[in-house]
Amino acid sequence: MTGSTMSDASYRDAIFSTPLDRVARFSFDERVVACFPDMIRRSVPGYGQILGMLGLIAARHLRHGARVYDLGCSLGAGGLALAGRLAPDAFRYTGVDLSPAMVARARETLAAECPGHAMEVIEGDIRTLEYAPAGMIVLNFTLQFLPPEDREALMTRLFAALEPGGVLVLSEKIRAEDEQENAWLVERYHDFKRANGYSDLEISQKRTALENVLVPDTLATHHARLARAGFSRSYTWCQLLNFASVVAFKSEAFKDAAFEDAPSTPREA
Ligand SMILES: Nc1ncnc2c1ncn2[C@@H]1O[C@H](C[S@+](CC[C@H]([NH3+])C(=O)[O-])CC(=O)[O-])[C@@H](O)[C@H]1O
Ligand SMILES: O=C(O)C(=O)Cc1ccccc1
Repeated sequence: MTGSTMSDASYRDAIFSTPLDRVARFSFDERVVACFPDMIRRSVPGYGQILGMLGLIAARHLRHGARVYDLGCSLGAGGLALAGRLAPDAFRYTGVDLSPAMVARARETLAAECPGHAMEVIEGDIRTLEYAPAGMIVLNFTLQFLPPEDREALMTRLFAALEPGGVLVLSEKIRAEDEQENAWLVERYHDFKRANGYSDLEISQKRTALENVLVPDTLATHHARLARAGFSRSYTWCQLLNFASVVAFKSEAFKDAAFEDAPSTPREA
C-alpha cells in the first residue's frame, strides 16, 4: 500500500446539493459510502466525541478479551476508535453491516489500520444474525434505521447475547416528547448543518429522503424498551441537540442464570 490507503478516499458530501425532480429514499449505496465520513461528521453533532468515548467505556466495562459487536458499523469507525485505545488482546471486534459497499470499505480500512488486532466485519442483517456471547454491543446511529416494529425484538436478542456485566451503547437521533421543544431542537440542528456548510436545499432534500427511513424515538421510549429487554439500568450520558447516546448494563446477577433463561422483565442491578 502506498502513502494513502483506500480508506483515506473520502469525498465531500454533495449528494443533495442540486435540485432533484424526485428525491429517492435515502440508502447506504456507493455514492453515500464515497462521502460517508464527511457526511456523518458534518451531520451528527457529537459524533467524534461519542466515538472517542467508546474506548473509555470499554476500558471500564469490558471483560479482557471479550467480543465487541459494532452493529451497523458502516466504515468501521467504532472499530478504529476501540483499536486506538485498547491493546490487541483486550477485545475481539465484530462489525456488522447490511450494505455491501460499506462492508467492503470497512474490511479494507480495519485490515490496514489495525494490524495485530482481531477485527472482522460481517455482511448481514442485525435483526437475524446469530449472536455469539459479547461483552459490549455498540449501536451507533443504527437502531433508528430499523422499522420501529422490529426494534424491541432486536434489543431482547442483544440482551440475551450480552454476558452478565456487559454493556450496550446506543446512540440515536431522538425526538423530544414536547412538540415545541422538538421544533426548537430541529431548528437548531438545521442551524448546525448550515454552519457545517450545508445549503437550505441540501437540508430540505435530505430531510425528504430520510422520511420514513430514519424514524427517531424519544429517550423515554428507548429507556422503557431497554428495561423491557432486561437491562437493569440505562443512562443517557450524552445529548447534543436531537442526538443522544445511552449506556445500558446487564447485571452481574445473570452470572448464575443460564443465558437462555434471562427474563424479559427488568431486574435491579
Ligand atoms: N438491518 C440492518 N442490519 C445491518 N446494518 C444495517 C441495518 N440497517 C441499517 N444498517 C446500517 O446501519 C448504518 C447506519 S450509519 C452507522 C454509523 C456507524 N455506526 C458509525 O459510527 O460510523 C448511521 C448514519 O448514517 O446516520 C449503515 O451503514 C447501514 O447500512
Ligand atoms: O443528516 C441528517 O439529517 C441526519 O439525521 C444524520 C444522518 C447522517 C448520515 C446519514 C443519514 C443521516
